[in-house]
Amino acid sequence: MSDVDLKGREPLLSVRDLHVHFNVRGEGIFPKKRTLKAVNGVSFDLYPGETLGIVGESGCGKSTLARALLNLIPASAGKVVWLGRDMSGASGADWQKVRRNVQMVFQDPLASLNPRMNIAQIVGEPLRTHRPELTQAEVLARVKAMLVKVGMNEGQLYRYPHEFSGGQCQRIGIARALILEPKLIVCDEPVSALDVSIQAQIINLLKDLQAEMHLALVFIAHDLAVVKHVSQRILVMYLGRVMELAQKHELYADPKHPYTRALLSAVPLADPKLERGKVIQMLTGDLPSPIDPPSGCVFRTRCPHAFDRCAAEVPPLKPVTPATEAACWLY
Ligand SMILES: Nc1ncnc2c1ncn2[C@@H]1O[C@H](COP(=O)(O)OP(=O)(O)OP(=O)(O)O)[C@@H](O)[C@H]1O
Repeated sequence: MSDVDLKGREPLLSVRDLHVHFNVRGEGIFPKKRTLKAVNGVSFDLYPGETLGIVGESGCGKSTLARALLNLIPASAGKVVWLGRDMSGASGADWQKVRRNVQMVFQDPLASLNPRMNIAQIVGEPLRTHRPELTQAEVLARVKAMLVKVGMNEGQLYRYPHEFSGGQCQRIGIARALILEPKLIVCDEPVSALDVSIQAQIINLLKDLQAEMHLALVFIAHDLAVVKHVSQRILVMYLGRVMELAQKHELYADPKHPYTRALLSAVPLADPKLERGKVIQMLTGDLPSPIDPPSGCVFRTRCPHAFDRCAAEVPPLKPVTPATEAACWLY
């Protein structure tokens, strides 16, 4: 889907200045309560059928953001708007309606499946919760069709999660997420726990299902190599903030934010000539503590281009080209 396709369409999801803060204990003998800003003012739109990759180092707030979109973790401030409906103050029943259209796929495929349920029960459970009018035979027929869609077979219906490999468990998790024919699935590092060869199979499966079922997809990963194949736009997070939000082709060809450039340096290029000529911009130093983040731009302590203004003021996320927004005082 190009930029042009997105213009004038109503977003499926709008996120505005979203904050998720946790109260945590500080360090020392008499630790005081401190605030950890896991998500710190995130805004973006997601359109029907679109795929958005979310990347950033471990601990930068990706999973917290994903869970806050579904109110699995309550937001501290800001707005989540689903299909034009502002969910501020929404009841549990209102969120239940949203969750019928939005499902999650989790990182650890085996741990996310109930070991005491067989595959037919696991995949059929969302139908029993959200579609009580369906008969048992109808549920079973849908479960069988969905299992075939994700590359499993009917003979596996009454087996249990521990009898399957990690890749097969993730296929079952995807079947469970898709059984209600949602508008969006949020995949939180769905391939991180899998072997590299299996990762490609699961990514291709998600791509095929996304096209076939006109799904929107949020795909969370640590690195830019994984999200490249599934995303149309990419959101780069660092210490709870959005550093860059860009169309995929522009982000890989000409990343704007120094943090994105550093992340991209770690991705091997297919062309050996390009790989040899690549300027490696390594990330120096550790990720600062999210309890005590740097003032101004949170990336400045590891940024090779930082200057005075970066310590004094937080750079807003703003358009730097028609296809890219970046939060950086270099622009
Ligand atoms: N329930 C919680 N209570 C306190 N702090 C939390 C809680 N959940 C997450 N955090 C902290 O919030 C920050 C963001 O965590 P989060 O899991 O969202 O990051 P992430 O980018 O998804 O990391 P990973 O890739 O390792 O899953 C981290 O510093 C984490 O320790």
